[in-house]
Amino acid sequence: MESFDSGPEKLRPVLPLWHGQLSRSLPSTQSMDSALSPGDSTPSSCKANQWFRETPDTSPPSSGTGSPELKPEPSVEDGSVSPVVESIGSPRVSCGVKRICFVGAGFVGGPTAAVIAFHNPQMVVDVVDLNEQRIAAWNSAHLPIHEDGLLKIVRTARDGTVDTSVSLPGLPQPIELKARQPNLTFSVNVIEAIAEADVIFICVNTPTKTHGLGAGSMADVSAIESATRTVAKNAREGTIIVEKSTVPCGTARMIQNILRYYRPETNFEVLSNPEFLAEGTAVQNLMRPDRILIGSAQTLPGLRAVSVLRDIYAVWVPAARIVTVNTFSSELAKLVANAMLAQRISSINAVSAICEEIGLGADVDDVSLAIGQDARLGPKFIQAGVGFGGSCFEKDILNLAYLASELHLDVVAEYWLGVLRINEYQRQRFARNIVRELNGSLRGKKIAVLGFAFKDGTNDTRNSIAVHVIRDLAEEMPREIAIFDPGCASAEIMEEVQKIGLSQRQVENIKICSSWRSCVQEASAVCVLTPWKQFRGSRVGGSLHQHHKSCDDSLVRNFSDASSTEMKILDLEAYARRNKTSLSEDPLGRLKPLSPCPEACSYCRFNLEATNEDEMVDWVDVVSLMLEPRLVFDGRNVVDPLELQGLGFRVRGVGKGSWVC
Ligand SMILES: NC(=O)c1ccc[n+]([C@@H]2O[C@H](COP(=O)([O-])OP(=O)(O)OC[C@H]3O[C@@H](n4cnc5c(N)ncnc54)[C@H](O)[C@@H]3O)[C@@H](O)[C@H]2O)c1
Ligand SMILES: O=c1ccn([C@@H]2O[C@H](COP(=O)(O)OP(=O)(O)O[C@H]3O[C@H](CO)[C@@H](O)[C@H](O)[C@H]3O)[C@@H](O)[C@H]2O)c(=O)[nH]1
Repeated sequence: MESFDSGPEKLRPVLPLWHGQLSRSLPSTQSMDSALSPGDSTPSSCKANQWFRETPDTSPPSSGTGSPELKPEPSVEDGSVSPVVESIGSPRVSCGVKRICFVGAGFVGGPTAAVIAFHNPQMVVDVVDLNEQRIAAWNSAHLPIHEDGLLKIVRTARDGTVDTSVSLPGLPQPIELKARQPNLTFSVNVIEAIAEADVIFICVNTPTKTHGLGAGSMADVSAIESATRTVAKNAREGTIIVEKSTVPCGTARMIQNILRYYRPETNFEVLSNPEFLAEGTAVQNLMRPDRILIGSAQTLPGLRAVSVLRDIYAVWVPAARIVTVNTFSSELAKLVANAMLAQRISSINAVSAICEEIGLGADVDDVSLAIGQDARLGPKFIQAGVGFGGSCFEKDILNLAYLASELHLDVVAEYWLGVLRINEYQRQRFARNIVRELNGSLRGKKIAVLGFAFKDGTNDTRNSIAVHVIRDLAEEMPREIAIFDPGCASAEIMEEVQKIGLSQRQVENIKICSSWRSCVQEASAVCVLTPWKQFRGSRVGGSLHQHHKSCDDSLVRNFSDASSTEMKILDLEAYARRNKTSLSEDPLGRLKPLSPCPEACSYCRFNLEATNEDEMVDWVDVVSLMLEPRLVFDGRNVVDPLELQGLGFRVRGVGKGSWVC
């Protein structure tokens, strides 16, 4: 494994120090680039990488004005269109790129690399990380990230597939699918992978700084710096560097500066290509993104690099969804997207407080329903709850507010910080309500917490709201806080609990349960903190497969062996499922069997011990397990309060006014 030295001091940090130059009037990227590389209109990279010579300069300067208009399309969810329809037709073959490297095998790097490799079988995608354990998991049957559909995508690209002859009802003849060679690797060979790559995606973590200048608000870009130095020392001339991580505005320029310091004679184009996937729906978001945003220098080499990256995505993403802008706009747009999504949640949560206090029966879910019908507002991200968690929203709002305050825009910074203040207020209010309703004291009482992940569908526990609520409850010294989450391993939960800063005694009173039954047993109150469908008490929700329900069967019948792409094969799989030949994840039998785990595999052991993760909470059983008066604090408004009331619970949802009891 490689170790990274610390780079030239004078190069860092680019942020926030550059703000002095940029504040008030940001120069155009055009002028910045010419200032950085005078007369560099034909970079040396053109000589090194084939596609630079061969790609015609057809890229529009910025899709802000020049690209096809993004028209609202019928959605797959409403069943009016099949994603496959878009993919039929001659697939675009990516220009010349043979090898891609992803630096950082985390929540973004791993799934994004897997989906790119899945759709581009002619390219090799190497994913590298410093974390050996994480890499070992990516190479095993137990991926480090739990996302619906991810294992199948990874297995297809990482392990390859077998020759398959597919006979399906309604098809005139069998379809022969050729075996696919493996084209996705996971390793700690950072230097080798970087040295061989034509395109490098930097997907390392950018948390909020915890010490020094800007602690608590500024983004820590040291992992980006470190990865860039390794790239600078080892990448081939002309390699395109793609900034995938969420970063402060100006980071692409910092990357460019580091590259120029180490390789003054070499041109590397740096693109911004922020990721918008949400955890829990990562595969769905990557397979059918709302948009792919690419920011570049508005120079000829910059636009040529855009064209290369665009072609990697264009294999499965419709052209109108690939948006190109300048680098700074792209970096800023990522922060603004998250800030505005979070702002919607805080807005509805502020309304939920009014609903609870007004005492007239106003219900925040009714308000959401009513305002969501307004096409200008839309129904998404107005679900009131105990607040937003996760590794992104808070950090990115802090990042945006920090930028504003560095630019002396204090009122703007305050505006965005207000979104975080409401979020904190909401979760504190929730914890306070629990204590109040239990007569102001939790001593001697057991509190059951259902849900620990920051949202459903993921095992990510970073900055989960549950952590904050549990800390507030632990302050009251309850007899026990029992936690159950159907998606998280106990070790993952405990690791996060250890970070809250509780005393040894408080930690001892926290128990991680492997079933909801043991969690609620003898509890005085149950709090629902993650909206897992299992907590609703009835079978609802869908899976990735359902998105292919409405595909056009005639397209399948005209399937040609020769032109099969993964998108078309997905269609064929959907057809097979619909015709009930097989309901499995691999209905055509293309996947190779997984290698067996070693006997001591801790994941296999955990799965044996754990409850069936899809098991629904049976609220009828909960009645007999809990202590009276059976309080349920629903922080995600997932249970049906009237149904539970009928069973003998007292239910308090968010923004629901008084008790349902
Ligand atoms: N998690 C999300 O849903 C999400 C979505 C969109 C964007 N983002 C952004 O993407 C970036 C990555 O997020 P994440 O959630 O994947 O983080 P993560 O912590 O899960 O993964 C980052 C990985 O990078 C590795 N790493 C750090 N420095 C390295 C180096 N020098 N060389 C090789 N590997 C290195 C770490 O070991 C880690 O495995 C962040 O900027 C984040 O804000 C995250
Ligand atoms: O109406 C809503 C929607 C979400 N949430 C909560 O908000 C948090 C974040 O949810 P979500 O945005 O779905 O998940 P993330 O994985 O954090 O995704 C966000 O952050 C990513 C990282 O930058 C971006 O890529 C995504 O586009 C952006 O949605 C979770 O705690 C949710 O429970 C609500 O309380 N109410």
